[in-house]
Amino acid sequence: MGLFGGKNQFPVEGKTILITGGSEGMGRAAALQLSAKGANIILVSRNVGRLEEALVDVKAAAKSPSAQRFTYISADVAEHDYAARVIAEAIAWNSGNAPDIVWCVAGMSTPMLWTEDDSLTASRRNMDVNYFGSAEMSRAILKKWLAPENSTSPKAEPKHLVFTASVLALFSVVGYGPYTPSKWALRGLADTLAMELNLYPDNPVKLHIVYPATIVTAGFDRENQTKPAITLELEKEEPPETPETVASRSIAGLEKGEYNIAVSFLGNLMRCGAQGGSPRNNWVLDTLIGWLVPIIYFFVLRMMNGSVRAWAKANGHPMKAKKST
Ligand SMILES: NC(=O)C1=CN([C@@H]2O[C@H](COP(=O)(O)OP(=O)(O)OC[C@H]3O[C@@H](n4cnc5c(N)ncnc54)[C@H](OP(=O)(O)O)[C@@H]3O)[C@@H](O)[C@H]2O)C=CC1
Ligand SMILES: CCCCCCCCCCCCCCCC(=O)[C@@H](N)CO
Repeated sequence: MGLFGGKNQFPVEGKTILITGGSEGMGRAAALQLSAKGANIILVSRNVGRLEEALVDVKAAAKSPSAQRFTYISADVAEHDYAARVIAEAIAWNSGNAPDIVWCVAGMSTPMLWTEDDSLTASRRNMDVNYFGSAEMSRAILKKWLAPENSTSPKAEPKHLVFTASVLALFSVVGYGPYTPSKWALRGLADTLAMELNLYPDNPVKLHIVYPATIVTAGFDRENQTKPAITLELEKEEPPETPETVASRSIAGLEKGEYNIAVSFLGNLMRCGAQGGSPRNNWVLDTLIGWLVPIIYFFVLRMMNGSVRAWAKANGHPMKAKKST
């Protein structure tokens, strides 16, 4: 059921769901919740030990343990052409059928100031994992779902492809230069595909992008090791959430049939303020809120840029401050 009792537009019972980044954090939480709703689950990530551990928990969460099936595939989403192999293995395991739902969650972040020595290397790596990791997977699965031999009818139950971005793809913050563009790129790809999918009326596929804010995960601990102090300070405006909360709000958005899925109050404001040519969840509400957001931004941007300037004043030139610590 959707939140307001509407028809559930993301039924998962008996469906096979492939989740990249499913061994930890938000991806693992989503896998557990989808298993509890009766889905067969394929976890994809690199570390086999963590995949095995996660799979035990995903199995234990199953709604009908005897009917549901679970497996994992180890793969590095940053590797060129990884996804064709992963999808082939998933199809072989799934009695010759492609997964019904693919959720790209695998991602990483190395925040730092743009003038730091490693920022471009970090940027390329973030692009490879976050953008190309999802881009390659989307192409591999769409080539299967959209193939003429898999045509059904416009009324058939749709397949679902889900990308995981960040609120930073809607509102940019100092210090996330190596990361933010990879998530904006994902949004650009998704909007393009949302229109392109209309070329295949007999192969219905629904596309969604989730925009989480801070999630308390191992990945978050890792990114905090390189995160500039000013970034830490500014992002306190958006309270951290557990991976379980983010996963369940994401699934609620999927069940309501949303395209751009924000999972927090500020995230929803940011979503309405940055819609461009994206498909809308609700034309009337999204438009009305979208008219308000520039007024909020007038104050928020003054405050945030003011904080950044005050930080510079208190701490001195960032390159000099770095050398003296
Ligand atoms: N944490 C946060 O504050 C936020 C996170 N996000 C996004 O949400 C998603 C989940 O984040 P979070 O739960 O924190 O992530 P975590 O770092 O906790 O977990 C990442 C998962 O992705 C896998 N992964 C990472 N790199 C690769 C790779 N190259 N190839 C295959 N799998 C990989 C990891 O397994 P393994 O290492 O074994 O491969 C792990 O399963 C990411 O896309 C992230 O960018 C968005 C907003 C905020
Ligand atoms: C109208 C709206 C007002 C906006 C107020 C702005 C408040 C700033 C919130 C910044 C939050 C940043 C979260 C980063 C999550 C992320 O993606 C990374 N942790 C991953 O590396």
